[in-house]
Amino acid sequence: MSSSKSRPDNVERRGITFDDGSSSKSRKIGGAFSSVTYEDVQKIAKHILAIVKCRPKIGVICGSGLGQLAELVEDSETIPYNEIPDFPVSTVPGHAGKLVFGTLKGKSVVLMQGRTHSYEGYSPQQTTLPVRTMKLMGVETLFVTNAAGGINRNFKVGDMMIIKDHMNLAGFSGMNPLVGPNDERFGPRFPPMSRAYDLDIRKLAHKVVKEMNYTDFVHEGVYSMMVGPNFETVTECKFLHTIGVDATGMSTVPEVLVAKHCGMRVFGMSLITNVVIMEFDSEATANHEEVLETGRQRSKYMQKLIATIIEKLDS
Ligand SMILES: O=P(O)(O)O[C@@H]1C[C@H](O)[C@@H](CO)O1
Ligand SMILES: Nc1nc2[nH]cnc2c(=O)[nH]1
Repeated sequence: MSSSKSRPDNVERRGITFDDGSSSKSRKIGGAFSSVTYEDVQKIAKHILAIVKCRPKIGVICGSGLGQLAELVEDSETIPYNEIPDFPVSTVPGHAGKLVFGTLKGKSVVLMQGRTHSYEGYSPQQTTLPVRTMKLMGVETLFVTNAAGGINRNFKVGDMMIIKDHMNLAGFSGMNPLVGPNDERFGPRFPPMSRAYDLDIRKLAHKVVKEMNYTDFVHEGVYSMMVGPNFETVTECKFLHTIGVDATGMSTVPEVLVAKHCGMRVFGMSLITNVVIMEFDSEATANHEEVLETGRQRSKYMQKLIATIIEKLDS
């Protein structure tokens, strides 16, 4: 796989033949369409499986400040992202950048302690490479978590949201990990997304929320992704509110697109780390420190909830 240093500038996108005679199967298409081949992912998955004993069926992506879920994993085996050839490495505080394998409530899992984001300079294909790697390692169900700003006026800082759907605003500008040549070994050219977030797991989550007496602070709603890294303007927040978005962030959507494309079941949750500003003259501003601080204070509730859902999951 080519790194950004070796990424070819001089490529012909449509012909998919590069100046050294190689094809798109073995080389990347540059810029925003930088692709990752099936063989690239296969190599990474094999490399990891040669290191760890665990054979995970469930994957969990831990968002900003949510990586402490790893503390609940028993018999853990850890690999830092920077020790995996060609794996994208997290550069943001609150994202430890480690794969943690082991047993969570009796289930074989792999946790991503932190993710990468498009705003770090990675292509959508790179930020979602870990999801495809999980798929080729045998993962069938993906849990995605994130820190998000509350757009819904009923949400308070520290609340949580079960994601029932998403709005791919980044996709409106063409930023979609499924753009580029489609490899049917991953999934179909035109995958449906109307049932992206698994209904059975959402029903189970609501049952668990009731049992744990979390109903006062766990909601269900729609997540949207902006590329970032800036937080939204007042007008952008008003727009998101108008179109029916409940929480906004800078991740998750590309991972869900790729997971659904390759046939995984998906469950998503947001921790509302801040409420967005919708008054033009407000003195308040969003900041990453508040996001991390809310994570520190509230992530244990999210961890407990996710661990219990995983425990009660049918497989
Ligand atoms: O990885 P997630 O989506 O949890 O991180 C959110 C979005 C930005 O990376 C960061 C902003 O504070 O938190
Ligand atoms: N885009 C966005 N991402 C976030 N991540 C945590 N809070 C926010 C927010 O308010 N906006």
